[in-house]
Amino acid sequence: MKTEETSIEGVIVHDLVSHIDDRGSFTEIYRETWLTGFKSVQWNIVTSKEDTLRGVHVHKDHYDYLMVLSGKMLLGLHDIRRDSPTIGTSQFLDLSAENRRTVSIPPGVCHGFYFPQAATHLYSVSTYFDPADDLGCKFDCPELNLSWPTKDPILSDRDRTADNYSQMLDKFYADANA
Ligand SMILES: Cc1cn([C@H]2C[C@H](O)[C@@H](COP(=O)(O)OP(=O)(O)O[C@H]3O[C@H](C)C(=O)[C@H](O)[C@H]3O)O2)c(=O)[nH]c1=O
Repeated sequence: MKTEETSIEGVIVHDLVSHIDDRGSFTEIYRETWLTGFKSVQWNIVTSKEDTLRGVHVHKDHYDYLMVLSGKMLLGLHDIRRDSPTIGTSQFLDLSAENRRTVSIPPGVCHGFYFPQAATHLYSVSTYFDPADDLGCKFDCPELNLSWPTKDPILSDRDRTADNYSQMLDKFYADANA
């Protein structure tokens, strides 16, 4: 299993190792020791139709740890952490069943998932589901500096009516500014 840094501090990519034999394959997908700083407390499976975009979301308190089981995902990332050396940095990562890699996303790194083809992804979180820790902004906010390959994807009502970038920042830093 190879671990590599990305352009955004704390976003870690793990290339998984699949053991192939005559029956099929065996791949370890998670070890607590792999992930510095957090452990998974809840796992989710998500299926998405082609041209779906989930996000852009950001969390104050929890990490996301994800991998694609089938299909393809374009993962868009953007750092809004004031104390990060990579604040303001954006990056796209391609995830697919073929490239067998996982990504851990720390609090304060915005993320959006675009599916150019139907996909299933598996992801875990470091704290239990809490809608109050689910901030975000419209996927096409120019401040994200993420040029998605779609202008009109399938969105949830929540994502379609999401905040703008400055509203997201205000909410993200509300406690810090209090
Ligand atoms: C996250 C979550 C959602 N739900 C229910 C709530 C909704 O009825 C439905 C879909 O949830 P949502 O629209 O929030 O799913 P996504 O748009 O894929 O977003 C989720 O996945 C990305 C990674 C995010 O960053 C968000 O934090 C997370 O909400 O599942 C649950 O029952 N438990 C959960 O833990």
